[in-house]
Amino acid sequence: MNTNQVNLPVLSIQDLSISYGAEPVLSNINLAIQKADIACVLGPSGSGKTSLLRAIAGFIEVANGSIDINGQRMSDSNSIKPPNKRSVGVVFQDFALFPHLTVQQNIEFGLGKLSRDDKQATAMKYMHIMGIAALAHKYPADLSGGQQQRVAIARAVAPQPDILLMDEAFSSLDPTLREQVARDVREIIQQLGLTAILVTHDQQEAFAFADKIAVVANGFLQQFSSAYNLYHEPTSYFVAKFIGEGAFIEGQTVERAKGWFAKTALGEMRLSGDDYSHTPTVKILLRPDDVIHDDASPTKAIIKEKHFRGAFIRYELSLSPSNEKVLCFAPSHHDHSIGSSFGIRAEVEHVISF
Ligand SMILES: Nc1ncnc2c1ncn2[C@@H]1O[C@H](COP(=O)(O)OP(=O)(O)OP(=O)(O)O)[C@@H](O)[C@H]1O
Repeated sequence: MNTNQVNLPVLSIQDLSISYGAEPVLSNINLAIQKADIACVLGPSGSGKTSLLRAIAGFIEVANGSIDINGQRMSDSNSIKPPNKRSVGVVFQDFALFPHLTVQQNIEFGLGKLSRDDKQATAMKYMHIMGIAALAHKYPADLSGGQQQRVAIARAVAPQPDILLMDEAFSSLDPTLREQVARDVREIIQQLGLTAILVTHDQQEAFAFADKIAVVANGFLQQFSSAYNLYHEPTSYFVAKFIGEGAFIEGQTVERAKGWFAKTALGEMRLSGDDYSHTPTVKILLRPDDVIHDDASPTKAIIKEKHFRGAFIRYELSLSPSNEKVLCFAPSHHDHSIGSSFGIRAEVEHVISF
């Protein structure tokens, strides 16, 4: 085996465009998923996440570019291999279990080529892994949403596909359970050494589930990176706004002996780039934890909204005189009323600006 084969991504998407008729949905998508990667496609409603998943699974054609699985061409603008000829397991949003088959029969269904005994043994193995062995002879209608989801995952992974694709697979679950279930399923996927891609619009779910997240919006792949990098090193204004909480304030760029700074309503901040001579103003991202409640600070901000969150209060503040909005998490014993003001200062380790 040569080095190229070792490093070959399980999924390679090149210059991919998807359209419905003349309507483009996604353009110029490039994405490589390595073996045992657990990835997410995250984006707002209508951004094309499901379309991307459907193209990978072979349910829809691609307008341009290509999709390869383990180096084999699956789709390009001239050809498409059908879903059953590509090694993918799909978990649909509504789970799509066969209502007239028991749990065990649902799982055995995809194991076409195996003998009857091997089918049974394989179904049993995955029912045990997913913790649903006791439900083997029940029908889908008699299961809770969480149990149905486990059956759907067992059915998708039992044929040992190269890639497990999950479309909003947690969204029908109770919101309080969702993150925990996402973490549990992640653990099983890791133990099985599977390569998985989850489509979701829910950031917390994406953070709990994936090592790397592909943010899609406005027809393009905006960034493909870890949750940490998307939050701390967003490469576009969209990702900075979309991931986590934050607000933007304006800064006037100015060159000092130590480099470029931005003059803002919260003082001067050191910019990370080398040259702003053609950029008179920048938008600076302030996360709520960049804005510190400090009674001694001469900079006061007016409280517009407050939300009690237990250990802390999330304040929405208005700066004077610019009226710019910033967010601040203050310990909840600092309980101030809407309309009053308190002192704040910015403590930004690494300034993100656009
Ligand atoms: N079969 C179809 N025919 C025509 N247009 C479609 C079809 N399926 C989706 N679209 C359109 O393509 C765009 C992307 O849809 P898609 O379902 O991929 O987005 P999504 O990000 O998964 O959205 P959501 O989070 O709301 O499910 C939308 O504007 C949608 O209306």
